[in-house]
Amino acid sequence: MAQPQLKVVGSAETARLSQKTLIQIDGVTKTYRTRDGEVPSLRPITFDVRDGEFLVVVGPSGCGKSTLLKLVAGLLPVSEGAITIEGTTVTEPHDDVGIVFQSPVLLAWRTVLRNIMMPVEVRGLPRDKYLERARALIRMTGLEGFENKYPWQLSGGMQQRASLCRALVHDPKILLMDEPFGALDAMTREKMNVELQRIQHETGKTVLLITHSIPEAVFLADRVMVMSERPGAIAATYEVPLPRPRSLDVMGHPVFIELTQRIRAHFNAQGHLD
Ligand SMILES: Nc1ncnc2c1ncn2[C@@H]1O[C@H](COP(=O)(O)OP(=O)(O)OP(=O)(O)O)[C@@H](O)[C@H]1O
Repeated sequence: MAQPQLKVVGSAETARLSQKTLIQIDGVTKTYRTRDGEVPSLRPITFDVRDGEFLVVVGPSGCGKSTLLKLVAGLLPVSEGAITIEGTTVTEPHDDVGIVFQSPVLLAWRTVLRNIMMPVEVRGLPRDKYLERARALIRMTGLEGFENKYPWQLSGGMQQRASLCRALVHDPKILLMDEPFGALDAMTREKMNVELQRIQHETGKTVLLITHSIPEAVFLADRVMVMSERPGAIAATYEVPLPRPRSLDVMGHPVFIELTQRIRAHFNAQGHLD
């Protein structure tokens, strides 16, 4: 499909992005080997993520989005090709990566603060220094006053904010998010999108996020990468030339509407997104 002929409505945000490549995905494939045979999951995929960029991946169910994220996180080995972060090949979980999954996976017997501090404990980092950082993140995500509560005393949105704090506490450059708001109700999800945009702006993190929601993708992204059905490949990549900060009103903007329609057209051609 041709790139959209979209008018650039603001260039300030484009200027914010460093041209430096942070993550390089070069000819990466993934085939799972199971007892029932091989499951090709990703066809050769090549793309870069720039330092400070917010890149969102959408694609039909089972096309390999989570697989791609796990490969970048170093949680799975690639079958072919290479992934590098700042020029270093990813072969194991990388310290400069924080991950947020769809389910908050907080430990029920630990308080919010102690859940957030887990990456610090696991890495043996200086507790006092990072405690200050954890408290700053708690303030930034609006969890102040809930530090000593247990996860089950929090709403779903608050639990996901706590897992965002946990992913950021060791100050990684890269934040990987796999359907982080998929389990939340529509209104909480929209609120979390606005908050995530603000937090990314304040922290300058490079974000690679997966979603099934096309409006969420366009709202959050500097670029949206559309994947095709399994074994997944890149069907198209769209720049989102909407200025930031974006409010939810941006969803009525002609550029927003045109982009969501163009992305949706890929799925109408392929079948369903969800
Ligand atoms: N551990 C595994 N062993 C074998 N096959 C797997 C494994 N994990 C994933 N797959 C297969 O690889 C393909 C891609 O899975 P993946 O979870 O990456 O897709 P996805 O795009 O994230 O899907 P969804 O949007 O439904 O979460 C699927 O066909 C899945 O069945």
